[in-house]
Amino acid sequence: MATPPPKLFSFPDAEALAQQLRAYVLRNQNAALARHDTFRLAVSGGSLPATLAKALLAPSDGSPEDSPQFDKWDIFFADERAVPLDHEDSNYRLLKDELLSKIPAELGTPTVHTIDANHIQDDDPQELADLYQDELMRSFAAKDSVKLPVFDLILLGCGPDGHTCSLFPGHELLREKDAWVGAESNSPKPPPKRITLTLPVVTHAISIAFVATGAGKKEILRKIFDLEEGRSIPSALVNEGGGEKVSWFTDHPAVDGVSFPRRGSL
Ligand SMILES: O=C(O)[C@H](O)[C@@H](O)[C@H](O)[C@H](O)COP(=O)(O)O
Repeated sequence: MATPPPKLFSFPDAEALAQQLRAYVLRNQNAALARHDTFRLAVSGGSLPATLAKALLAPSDGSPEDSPQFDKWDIFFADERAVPLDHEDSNYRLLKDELLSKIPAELGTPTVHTIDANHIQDDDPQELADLYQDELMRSFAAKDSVKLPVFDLILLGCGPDGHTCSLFPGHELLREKDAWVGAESNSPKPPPKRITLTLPVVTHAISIAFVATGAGKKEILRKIFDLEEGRSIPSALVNEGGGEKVSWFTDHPAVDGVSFPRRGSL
């Protein structure tokens, strides 16, 4: 039986998108807390941290369903650049500036899992990737040895070439089957040295969401959702592996005139 396809949501503006993204993230939070009293999520860089901040820092309606419980969040990075944590290219710094530093104390403080800053100068980012994998192992497999970590939620962006995390088109990392975290030494987009979650980890998550907005995304979205043309595009591989666990949060300019297999309703 064919796997049901990803869901696509399209909103008229950033406000409407942020409102529904908030509801989606908090639904995932509440389900995760009910399962294991912690919410483990991975986030990307790009415009995502700002959108997430818009969503999560909005006033709550006061109900338990609509309340972020940041004390119970374990935040990881879907990908990270091999730069100091206070560098302007650091995804950690971006998240900190956009979201973490603005969370009111009464909402709690998330635990944030950064890369090991002692290894950012290494010529080969493999050690950095291995250490981040160890960090995941400590967090996900404290007692049992698990084959793959199961994130409660992974929040992704999509580049104009269809890359997601630091998984770029045509790169051999797309074929990685065993490692949880991969190293990229020569990224086509600067900075060149990065680490990234691998495809098996991304598609193993309970929920996976892309946020892609603006007319500049239209052409790549058309290709990603074209089953023939999109086949080898990294974001399309997430769609294929994740199926109905994947949701796309877009705005009207990003999908104007593009047809999709399944439009969702929230
Ligand atoms: O490391 C990177 O190269 C960027 O972080 C990148 O992966 C980004 O997430 C996408 O290009 C989407 O960017 P936007 O969210 O800004 O569209």
